[in-house]
Amino acid sequence: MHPKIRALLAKFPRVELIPWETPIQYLPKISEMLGVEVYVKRDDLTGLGIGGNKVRKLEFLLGDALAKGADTIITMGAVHSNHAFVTALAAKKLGLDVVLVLRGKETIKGNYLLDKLMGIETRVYDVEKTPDLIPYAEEVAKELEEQGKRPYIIPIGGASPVGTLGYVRMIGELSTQMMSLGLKFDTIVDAVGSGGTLAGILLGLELTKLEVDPVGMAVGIFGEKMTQKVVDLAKETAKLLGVSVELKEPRIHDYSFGAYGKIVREVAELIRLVGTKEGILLDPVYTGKAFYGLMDLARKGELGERILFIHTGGMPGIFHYGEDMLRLL
Ligand SMILES: Cc1ncc(COP(=O)(O)O)c(CNC2(C(=O)O)CC2)c1O
Repeated sequence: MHPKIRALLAKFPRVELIPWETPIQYLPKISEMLGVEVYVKRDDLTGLGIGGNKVRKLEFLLGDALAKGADTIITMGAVHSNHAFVTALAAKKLGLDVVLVLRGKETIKGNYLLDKLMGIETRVYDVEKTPDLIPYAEEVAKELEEQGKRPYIIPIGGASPVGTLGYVRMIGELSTQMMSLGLKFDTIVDAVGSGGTLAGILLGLELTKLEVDPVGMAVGIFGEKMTQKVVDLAKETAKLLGVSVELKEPRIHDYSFGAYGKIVREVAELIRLVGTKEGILLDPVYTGKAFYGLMDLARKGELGERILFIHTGGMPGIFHYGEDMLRLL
């Protein structure tokens, strides 16, 4: 762990949910296809339940909740939300109650099947976008307070300054891995949903002075709005850490294929390609689209000679949208 990152994070309560460093894996066949070196940081293997990037954020978010004496966790997402399920599982593991405030069709598949299997309380609302769930989550919190409970609301995707500390810490872990492996990356690529992961990467790179270009592949909202959201979140997190930083704007490219959650043939084909070539499973909502963007831009020479992909998890999405993908292949 980078000493400066360790020192900066020491004062924040953190629950250890990830008992190891996630490995960095070289992809020989994909690298050969692209003519550049492609590595993957296996944050799909963060180890709690379905793993993924959210577990890093939850170490600090649930640490904060416990420090504040909370007894019930509330969070939001689509019914297929990786964030919602892994938050609920972590909360249960810590002996906390949890209520998931979700949107979409209650199809018992993927993460929603896991929510039900684990007996997690879910409230599903018919709203258009996940942020439309915020007033409902606040209502649930109020209802719980009236019952004498102490609720703690985790924002969508854990995208708050406290949650973002999780990916500042990841860069601290990565920097020492790069040193011991003698590896220097030109770019670091991740899937952008709520923007919290990229914000943590951006701030972590600045704090460690690692000369690596952060590149986000947006799977939903993109453009100026998302870039500004990521930079603002990184700045708020820097303020939380009590550091002043100069942040360069991250490059964020649109690989939503037109809409968040839209299942497309190109990504289904890419999931099959990476799965059969490298034995690594990507998902159709996040990592499959992000990796498609990585291959697309690498072919155009826009990502440098050595690229690190952050595999942020999302496996249940394969089972939620499996039939849709098969129909396209
Ligand atoms: C597998 C996977 N990969 C990347 C991301 C994007 O991370 P950020 O939200 O930090 O940008 C998610 C998010 N998912 C959200 C969810 O509700 O699951 C927060 C949107 C993800 O699940």
